[in-house]
Amino acid sequence: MLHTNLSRLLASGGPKRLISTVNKLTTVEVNDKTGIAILTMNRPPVNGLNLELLQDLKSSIDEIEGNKSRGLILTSSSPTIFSAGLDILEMYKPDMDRCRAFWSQLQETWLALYGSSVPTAAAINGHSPAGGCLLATSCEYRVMVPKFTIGLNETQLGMIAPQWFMSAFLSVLPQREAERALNQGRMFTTEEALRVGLIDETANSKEEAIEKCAAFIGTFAKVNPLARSLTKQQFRAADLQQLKNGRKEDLEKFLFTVSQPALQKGLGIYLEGLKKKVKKQ
Ligand SMILES: CC/C=C\C/C=C\C/C=C\C/C=C/C(=O)SCCNC(=O)CCNC(=O)[C@H](O)C(C)(C)COP(=O)(O)OP(=O)(O)OC[C@H]1O[C@@H](n2cnc3c(N)ncnc32)[C@H](O)[C@@H]1OP(=O)(O)O
Repeated sequence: MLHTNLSRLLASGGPKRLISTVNKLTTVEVNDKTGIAILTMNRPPVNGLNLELLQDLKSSIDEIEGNKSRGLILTSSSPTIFSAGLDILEMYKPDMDRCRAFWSQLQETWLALYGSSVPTAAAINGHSPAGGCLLATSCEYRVMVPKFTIGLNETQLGMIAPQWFMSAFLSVLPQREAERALNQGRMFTTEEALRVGLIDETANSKEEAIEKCAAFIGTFAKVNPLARSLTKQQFRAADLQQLKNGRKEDLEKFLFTVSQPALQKGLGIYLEGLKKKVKKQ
């Protein structure tokens, strides 16, 4: 009951204090009463994860870790897109120095979100392909609004999702389901995602999704915070360590992959397809 009241208060727009608007592409709002922080991505039109959005996400996660928030809810300011995943323009005909900084920042941001000491939940209020799905599956709980899609579609772009994308996916889905979906590059509708367990709940609106995420975070109200966070970290330690140990190699593999002419050709065709779709409408 207490949890439900807390989450209602949060969703009803009860007393809210804007703790930070420092970052250009993210905002953090901490509810005074519940202590839960809402981290909103705001990079129109599709929250493409470019270097700057990844930097802002990391600094917002750090801020939430530092201000003793009771939990983190990740969402988007767009009414139809949670995140379109990695900004393909960071990988298409890239400046290699920037590309290096981009991938290193993606690693850094993922380590911070997946390894966050506070309870995390994603209010998925729009489409969530590839890197968007990575963000959602790195959280501990997912609530999604109907009529959108989520999944790791990398193979559809001729790419291979790195091992740590798979780790986050596998922390949510059974191996058989995850392997098949990754090989197919499958995008799940909200209803399909619920059926396989890729999301935990559905909600009819962003507000309801945030309310349900807050209710999840509320389930830890009576649990010792240190015991909870150390338990979470033990569960995730092997996945985190695997990337920490292999960061340099992972970066080099990525740089090698994006510098392949065949990949560049494929990305060019994919981008063209996205643009043609816009012109048709
Ligand atoms: C060890 C490692 C070794 C090797 C690994 C190597 C490589 C693997 C690396 C990384 C894995 C990749 C991860 C990714 O995240 S790749 C990105 C995948 N994302 C997608 O495929 C999504 C594509 N977008 C869409 O499907 C739709 O845009 C979407 C459903 C999200 C929204 O549809 P809507 O109709 O609302 O908008 P659009 O008109 O399609 O788009 C508006 C505008 O935005 C541009 N756009 C969309 N998505 C992206 C993107 N991901 N990056 C850049 N730009 C994007 C789109 O072209 C439109 O642009 P414009 O015409 O200029 O307005």
